[in-house]
Amino acid sequence: MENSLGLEIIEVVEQAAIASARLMGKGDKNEADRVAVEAMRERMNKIYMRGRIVIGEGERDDAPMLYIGEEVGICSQPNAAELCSIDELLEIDIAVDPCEGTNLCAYGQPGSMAVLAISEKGGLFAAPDFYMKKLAAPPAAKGKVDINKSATENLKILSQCLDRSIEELVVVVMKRERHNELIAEIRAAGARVALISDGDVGAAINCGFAGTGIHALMGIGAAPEGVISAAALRCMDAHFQGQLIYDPAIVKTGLIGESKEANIARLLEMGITDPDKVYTAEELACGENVLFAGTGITSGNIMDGVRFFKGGARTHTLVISSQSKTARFVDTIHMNGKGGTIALK
Ligand SMILES: O=C(COP(=O)(O)O)[C@@H](O)[C@H](O)[C@H](O)[C@H](O)COP(=O)(O)O
Ligand SMILES: [Mn+2]
Ligand SMILES: [Mn+2]
Repeated sequence: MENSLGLEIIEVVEQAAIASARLMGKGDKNEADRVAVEAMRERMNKIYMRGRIVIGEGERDDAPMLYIGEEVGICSQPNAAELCSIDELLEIDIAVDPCEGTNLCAYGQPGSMAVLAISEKGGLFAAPDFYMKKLAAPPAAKGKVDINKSATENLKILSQCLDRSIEELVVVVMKRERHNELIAEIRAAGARVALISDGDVGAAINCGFAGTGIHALMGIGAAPEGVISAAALRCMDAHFQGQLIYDPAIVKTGLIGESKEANIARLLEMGITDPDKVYTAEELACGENVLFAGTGITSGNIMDGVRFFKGGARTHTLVISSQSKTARFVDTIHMNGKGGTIALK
């Protein structure tokens, strides 16, 4: 999968990031999102694969979004019979967030990315558009920290696993009212808190690398982003756990269905009989082969954003593979038209 699709997948996230980056700082998050979706779809539909979106922009409606269940790849084209032999192509499940951190992009803030995860059919958890309580931590703490434990207990465990004092730990938490107690607890335990307004996929991935200055992600974000984060962290043997949150009273933003009971019923309809189950990274991204790819739209901790120059653009992409056990940083110069002088600095 990595050999046949790796480079193509890189181009998918690169094109989405370039499209979105043209709208960086323009204050229009919907447009930044829309152009990323269009660019992602256009590039994805040239790939020789039988792709299916399992995490996208919601169920099919009139919007031209990458919707859940959408078939992508060369075989989804109207003239597919002339272009490919369907039975010979790989069946791939794809989770996408063409512009993760649309607010960050729209307001010129750091950390927005075009991201996706792929696996063979059935290899990614088709998470509902709910919230998810998340715990991400470095490989050294994998299976030792636990989302069922308190933040205070997890910080003690992290401190032992990373051989540093609690005061030397930094935990990323999304700045939301629902996290006020969590933030107070982390601070009281002695650790430092890095608050983010958006973009918890980037925060989770930061936990997978040493040297980012980020040692854990705690709190509640969106479930689809949880699956994409889990895919990346699974490839790195880092820690990720996620638990669906279906009670609007916990989330507090109110963007989660009518009531707790209605949400539980919706989960049941989807075949989720234990709504409180804690999922590991390996359950959320259970495929034999999993590939994560993300291109910086605006610059973040581990990736530069898109830089435009006369006649082209330069992108920075992270590709993590469970198959080859690699995390590759790909620095690409995109030459529009005839090319010309390429300035490296
Ligand atoms: O910040 C985020 C927004 O993602 P996007 O819509 O693709 O720009 C995500 O990283 C978060 O995980 C999540 O979507 C967020 O926590 C849910 O929104 P909120 O209700 O404001 O907490
Ligand atoms: Mn997102
Ligand atoms: Mn998005």
